[in-house]
Amino acid sequence: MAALRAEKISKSFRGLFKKKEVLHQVSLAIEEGEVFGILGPNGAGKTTLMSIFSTLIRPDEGRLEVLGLNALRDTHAIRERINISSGNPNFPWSLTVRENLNHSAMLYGLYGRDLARSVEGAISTFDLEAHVDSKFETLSTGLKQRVSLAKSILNRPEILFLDEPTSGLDPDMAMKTRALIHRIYREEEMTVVLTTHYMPEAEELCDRIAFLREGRLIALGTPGELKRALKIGDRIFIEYEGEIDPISLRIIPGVMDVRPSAGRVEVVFDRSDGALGRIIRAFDRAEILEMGLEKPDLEDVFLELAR
Ligand SMILES: Nc1ncnc2c1ncn2[C@@H]1O[C@H](COP(=O)(O)OP(=O)(O)OP(=O)(O)O)[C@@H](O)[C@H]1O
Repeated sequence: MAALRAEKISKSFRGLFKKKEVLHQVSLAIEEGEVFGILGPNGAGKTTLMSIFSTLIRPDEGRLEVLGLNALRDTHAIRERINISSGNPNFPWSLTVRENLNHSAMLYGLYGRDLARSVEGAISTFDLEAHVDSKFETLSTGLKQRVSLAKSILNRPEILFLDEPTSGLDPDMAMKTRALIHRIYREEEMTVVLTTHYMPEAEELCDRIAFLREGRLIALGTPGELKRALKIGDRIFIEYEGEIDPISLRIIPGVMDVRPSAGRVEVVFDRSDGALGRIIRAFDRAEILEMGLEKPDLEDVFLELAR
């Protein structure tokens, strides 16, 4: 069963002078147990879509099912079974970390031993032991983010929405957080929906990725599918001495692009066609001085789609 199914979701906000459409007929389904990424340039509508998915705001048009329930009608029942960590966490400022987590756990209906176990687990998962008695307002941005992530697992949600989960975290904590997301979805069979600007993170974590641009869904697939669909191939650069004919490179099956410059050539190719060996053999009568191979990454996909 799909954990979430959206059909033709649209949303506009009223500006000073006119209405601005922020999402236009977005349709997608997120499967149970997958880590699903929502990517796109600034202002593409990612946070708005996440807020609609987590029932925080209502779409103007469209249908949305979350955990098999109607998200426009059964908001309360859905909210008990999901959780969200916002990229811009906001908690009662004068409460301590522990008081905030206790308070959130109570809102999720936990009490007694269950509440204590859940709060202690979240504190330890996000290394917050040293900060439990600090007031929220005194915490650094990264620590606030960790409190928000800790809050988001208190009710063991079936779908976890993470808006920019590692922004503001130092590299060590960001790595731990990614490892935790991995574990959550593998061991707890939780569905995770996340937004990120950090492409290696999306590539490492996400089973599938939706790309939004100007409120429209413009691509959806696994990182590999997106690279193939956009014909973003591997890149080899070769520095050489001697003569080589760029046309002999262009006619090799699988070669997608050849960019020659003085004593150097860069070739974009599809590895599945066995092109690599043929490219190197084209330098038989030249001397290769230096060469390097780059695999395409999601950054290339992002740059291509954001254009
Ligand atoms: N409450 C609101 N009222 C008016 N406009 C809004 C509101 N919330 C979002 N917008 C506008 O909607 C558009 C999409 O915003 P959104 O935050 O969803 O994009 P995003 O893809 O998450 O961007 P970023 O990567 O910068 O976080 C932006 O132009 C934003 O200014």
